[in-house]
Amino acid sequence: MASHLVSRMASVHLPNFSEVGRKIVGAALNYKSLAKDLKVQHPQRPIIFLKATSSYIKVGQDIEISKSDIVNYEVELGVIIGKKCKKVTESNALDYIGGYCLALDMTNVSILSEARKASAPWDLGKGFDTACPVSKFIPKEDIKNPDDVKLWLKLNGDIKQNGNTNDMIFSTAHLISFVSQFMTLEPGDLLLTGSPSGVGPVRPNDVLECGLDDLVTMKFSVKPTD
Ligand SMILES: CC(=O)CC(=O)C(=O)O
Ligand SMILES: [Mg+2]
Repeated sequence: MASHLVSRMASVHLPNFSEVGRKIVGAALNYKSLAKDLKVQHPQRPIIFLKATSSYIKVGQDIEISKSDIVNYEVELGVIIGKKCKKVTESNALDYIGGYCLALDMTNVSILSEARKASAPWDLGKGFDTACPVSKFIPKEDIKNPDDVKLWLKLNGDIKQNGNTNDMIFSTAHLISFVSQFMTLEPGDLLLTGSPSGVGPVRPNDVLECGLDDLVTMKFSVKPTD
């Protein structure tokens, strides 16, 4: 990866994710514990969706929801791509990581459930404004193994999610390799690796706090749009 990109990404927060990155790519139902909660079978291959980059928010901004919608929190490890990545093998895939972040894959379940029933796209359920809160950039060297990091989430102080990426169905390397067979991943793209068990709804004025190992914590408030 070009050294200027490393220093740009390491020294700043959100704005550079969207300046440099072109995509937010999400993996769905990638945790054994969540599949068990939802009583669904493990997917045969990764289920991938795109989230609009206009959905990024950083600490200090609020998650905005309509009072009439059910919107779920999902705490996730975010992988930030460091260099152009096209049709890479699983064994080489981790070389394309530029760093990490902690992310919330906020999901409008009201819209997503309708879309799933109608076999329609997930875009509005996943990509609405404020649907992708992210932490500061975490340098690649700080995470020795992305398939073994703890992540947790509290809702109004109560622990709701307490997982480890070692519970993922498809490894980080598998996800990067898989996506890269179809779409080129580019520097600054964000890959959301899925959420462990315990996802659930937020209400206006709730506070979400989450963390990744001892590397980062972040807090976001939920505000009504209506
Ligand atoms: C249906 C979902 O929201 C799945 C998802 O994003 C996940 O992380 O699992
Ligand atoms: Mg998710």
